[in-house]
Amino acid sequence: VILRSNDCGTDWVAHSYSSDGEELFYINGNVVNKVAFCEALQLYIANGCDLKDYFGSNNCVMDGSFVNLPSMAGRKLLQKDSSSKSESQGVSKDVSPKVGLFAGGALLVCCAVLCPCIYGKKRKATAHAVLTKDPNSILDSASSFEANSVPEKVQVPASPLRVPPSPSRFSASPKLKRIESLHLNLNQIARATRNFSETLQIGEGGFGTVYKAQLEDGHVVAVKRAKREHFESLRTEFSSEVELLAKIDHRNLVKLLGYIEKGHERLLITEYVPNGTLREHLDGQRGKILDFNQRLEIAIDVAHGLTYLHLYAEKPIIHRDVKSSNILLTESMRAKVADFGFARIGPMNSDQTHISTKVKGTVGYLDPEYMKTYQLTTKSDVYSFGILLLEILTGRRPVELKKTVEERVTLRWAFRKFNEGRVVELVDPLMEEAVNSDVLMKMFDLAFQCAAPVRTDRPDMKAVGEQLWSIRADYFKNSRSN
Ligand SMILES: Nc1ncnc2c1ncn2[C@@H]1O[C@H](COP(=O)(O)OP(=O)(O)OP(=O)(O)O)[C@@H](O)[C@H]1O
Repeated sequence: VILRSNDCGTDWVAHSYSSDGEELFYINGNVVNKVAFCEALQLYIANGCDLKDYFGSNNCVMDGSFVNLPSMAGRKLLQKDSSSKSESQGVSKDVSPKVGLFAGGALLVCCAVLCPCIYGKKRKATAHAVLTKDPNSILDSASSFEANSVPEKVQVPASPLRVPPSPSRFSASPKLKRIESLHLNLNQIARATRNFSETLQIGEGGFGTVYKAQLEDGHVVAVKRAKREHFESLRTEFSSEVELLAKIDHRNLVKLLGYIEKGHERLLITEYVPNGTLREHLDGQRGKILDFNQRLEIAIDVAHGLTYLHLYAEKPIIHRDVKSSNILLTESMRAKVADFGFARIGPMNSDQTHISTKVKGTVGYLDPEYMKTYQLTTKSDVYSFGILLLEILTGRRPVELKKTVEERVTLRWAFRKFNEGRVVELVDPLMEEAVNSDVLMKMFDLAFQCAAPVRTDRPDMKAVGEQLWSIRADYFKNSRSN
C-alpha cells in the first residue's frame, strides 16, 4: 500500500508485509517503527492532509486503542523552519523534512459520563446583545432559557485576573505568510463587491454583513463588513490576533486572508465556502438531508480543525464560538470552522492552566465552568463541540424554545433519554437511515464526555478526533456486515 499525500507535498508513506508476515512501515523509503509511522500519519491528518481512508482502517490501532504516543511535540516542531528538522521525534532524521516535523500524542481518554448541568442565559434581543452578568448568578440563569428566540452572543465584564497575552515563543516563522501578502485595499474590495451591492450579500451576522466578492485575479472571497458598534471590540479583541489567525492554514478552518481598517470601514476578507452552514443543512434548507456518514465526517473535520488550533498552530488558539452556524460546508461536504472573531490565544506556558478573560460565545454552547470562573481553556471549545455533536446527531438546536420545559434543553433531554437506553429516539427524525445502536451509543457518549460540566472530565480535542475515527471504523464495519 503506497499512500501519497497530495496535501502535504511529496512525502509518501507506505505499509507492507515482509515475506514472513511481519508488518513493515516506510516513510519516504526508509523503514521506521510503527509508532513513528503512526505519529507521522496522525500529524499528516492533524495538518489537514487527506489520508483518511487509510487512517480509518485501524492500522494505527493497537489492542483496540490508538498507540499511546508522546504528546504535545507537534506544535513545538511545527514552529521550526524546515532547516531544523533534526529535532523530529520518533522519525529518523533522514526521513523527510516534513514528516520529520510531525510528532504528536494520541491519547484515548475515557472519561466517565457525568450528568451534564445546563447553564445559560437567554434574553429577547439581537444576536449580539451584550450582557452584564453576575458570575454568581449562572445557576439561576438556566431557568431563563424560557420564551426566547435565537441564541445570543454573550459578553461579560473582564475578570480582574485578566492576564495579558504572553510574548510569542516562536516569533520567527519565515515559512508563514504575513497578512499583508494579500495586498488588498478598500478600493479593490469596493470594486469586487460592486460597492457592497445587496445582490452580493450572502449573509448577515451579529458582526456585520457578509458579501461574496470576486477579486481582479478571479479569486472568489467572502468579505465581512463590520457594523460600527463592533469597531471597538475588533480593535481590542481581534486585530492584535489577526496576524496570528492569518498564518493559520488548515483545510478545516476558514482561511483569513486579510483585514482592512480604513476610515469608517472595517473589513475581514476570508476564504469563500460555497455550500452554506451546517445549521442550514440540518434544517433542510439546502436540499438533501445529511446522512449519517456525512454527519460523522463533518464532526471529524471540525475535530481536526479545532485540534489544529489547540495544538499545532503557532500558539494555542481557543475559538470560543464553535456552533453549527459557524461551520461552513464545501460542495463536497467537507466542513470548515469559520468566524474567529472571538478567538483568543490560550495558555502559553505549561504551568499556566488557563487564561482569565471576559466570557464570550453563544448561549447554549458556552462552557459552564468558564462562565462561572472566567477561566478560559481549550476545553471550553471541547464543551461547545459536545453541544455541536448533539446538534449533528439530533438535528436539534441546543435550546429548542418551542418544546416543553422538560425537552427544551437538548443536552438535558438527550442525557435523560440516553440513560433510559432510548438512544434511537434521539436521532434526527429527518435522517431516515437506521444506524447501528452501538455506534449511536458511542457518538452520544462522546458528546456527553465533551459536554461534561467540569473541564477536567472532558477529553481534549485530539482524543475526540481519535474516538470519532474509531466510531467511523465501527460504522463501516457494521454497514459492510448488513
Ligand atoms: N467565508 C464564508 N463563505 C461563505 N459564506 C459565508 C462565509 N462567512 C459567512 N458566510 C455566510 O454569512 C452568514 C453570516 O456569517 P457571520 O459569520 O457574519 O454570522 P453568523 O456566524 O451567522 O452569526 P454571528 O456572527 O452573529 O454568530 C453565515 O451564516 C454564512 O451563510
